[in-house]
Amino acid sequence: MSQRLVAAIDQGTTSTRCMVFDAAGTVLGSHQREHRQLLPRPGWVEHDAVEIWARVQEVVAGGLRNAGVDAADLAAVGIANQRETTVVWDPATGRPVHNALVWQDTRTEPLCAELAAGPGRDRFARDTGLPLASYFSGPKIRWLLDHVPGARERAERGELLFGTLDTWIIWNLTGGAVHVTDVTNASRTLLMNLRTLDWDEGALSAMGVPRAMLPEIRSSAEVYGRACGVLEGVPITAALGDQQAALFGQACFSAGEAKSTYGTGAFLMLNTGREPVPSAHGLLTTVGFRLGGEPAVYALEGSIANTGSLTRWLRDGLGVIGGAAEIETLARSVPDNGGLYLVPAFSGLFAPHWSPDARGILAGLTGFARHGHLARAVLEATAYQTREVMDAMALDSGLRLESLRVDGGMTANDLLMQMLADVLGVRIARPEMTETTCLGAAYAAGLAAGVWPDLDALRAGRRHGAAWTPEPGTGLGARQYRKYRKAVELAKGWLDEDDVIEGI
Ligand SMILES: Nc1ncnc2c1ncn2[C@@H]1O[C@H](COP(=O)(O)OP(=O)(O)O)[C@@H](O)[C@H]1O
Ligand SMILES: O=P(O)(O)OC[C@H](O)CO
Repeated sequence: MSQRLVAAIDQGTTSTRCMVFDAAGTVLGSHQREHRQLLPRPGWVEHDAVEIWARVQEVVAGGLRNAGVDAADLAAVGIANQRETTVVWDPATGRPVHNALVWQDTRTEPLCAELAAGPGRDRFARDTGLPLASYFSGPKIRWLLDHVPGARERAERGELLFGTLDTWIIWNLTGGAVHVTDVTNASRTLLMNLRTLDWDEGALSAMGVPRAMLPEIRSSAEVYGRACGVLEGVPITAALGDQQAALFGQACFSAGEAKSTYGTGAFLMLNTGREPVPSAHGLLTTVGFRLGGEPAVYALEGSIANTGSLTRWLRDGLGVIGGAAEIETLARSVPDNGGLYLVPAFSGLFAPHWSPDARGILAGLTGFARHGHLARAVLEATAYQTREVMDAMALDSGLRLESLRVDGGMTANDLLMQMLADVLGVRIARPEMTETTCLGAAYAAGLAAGVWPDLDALRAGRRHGAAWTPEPGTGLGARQYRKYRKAVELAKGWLDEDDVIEGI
């Protein structure tokens, strides 16, 4: 076997997968494993980083086995990862000092509110492109330093390291030799300056995070080091936050190209080119990718916290469905939502509202409501939330999208695809290969390793799958969107101050 194969590891919120690609972008083999969601209190979400590292090794071994190849056949490996989720560990033992705090975790809301009331409040939006919200890594690091005994002193002495999942995986893959992050992951910490692409001293001191524990920020596609163990000798040549990896995998290389990924949450991202575009309408300014020494490419993002997680909630929380695919059958068992509107503010509302004090609401309940209506309300909530961020994007960028490229686990749902077309009023395009997160990590890794010569070669390899266009008269029009927006207003401000302190 020639060394033209590339492996990608996608470490997501609910599962980790590995895929092996050939130079035509065809998947030769893959493997996937879920990990535990630890929910110690309402609003708190944790992962065991040691368990995740074990899953990474298992899926890599399984992916290679299913592809019928060895590590020696790989030209490179690339990593895509759930962003913001925060690990702090002791490099002497390789053990985390606490479970990882997951991006959905809301425990740092009081801290964010305190910082937002302080003198440095505007610096974060101006310098990092992000609102002060519990979503991002900075407040999570601060929480760990404040709550794990002795952690702050040890971090200041450089005896503890911080990383998002890219950093944790690269550190482990290299046997503890390499402590780096990529610029897309660093852009989600509230600690990186968007223009210098380095840690921002002002943000660090306002957040109370010592620089000694932070990884070096590198580009998204370059050689970080060589792996040992399960990927013995393979160069690690890409790391991207999973949403940026999907942007790359959808070949949104030029300004004006956009994608929306539907997994646990949904993330609409628009490539805005070589200048960061500040948002006045509740979006994030973030780094899309940076290839080696080339200038960074920026993006505007609308992050939605809960979409696919609602399907999971119907399955695991309520027992309404037995498997994710059943939500479509259940939703199709009724002609419409029966007047039900679900605002899934399980972690407050992210873009474009950034309302930490909102909580979920099921509005319009009558005795007529059945499980089928709930299934529809869940799917429609994904479409309405996308509409909110798409409208904000048009205001911020002056650009009206005519077509949206979609991907992620939830796009297997054809009914949802039609709902998106109807609610957004645009063409929805699903590629043949919907695992674009893995594909993007593989593209970036393969570019750095010379498997593909340039972006044009990647663009030419894109394979179209299916498309949906708006169908008038489906009952998903202006009136339904207005009702959803009305329900959003009811969900806001639900938490009282003492609830926030209790972390509910
Ligand atoms: N047919 C479906 N309809 C609706 N939701 C689905 C469907 N299939 C999977 N999902 C949801 O999509 C998510 C899985 O997508 P994935 O892209 O693997 O997510 P992540 O990367 O966030 O772990 C799960 O939350 C699951 O509940
Ligand atoms: O792992 P996913 O696909 O749920 O994506 C999570 C995002 O990166 C959070 O910002």
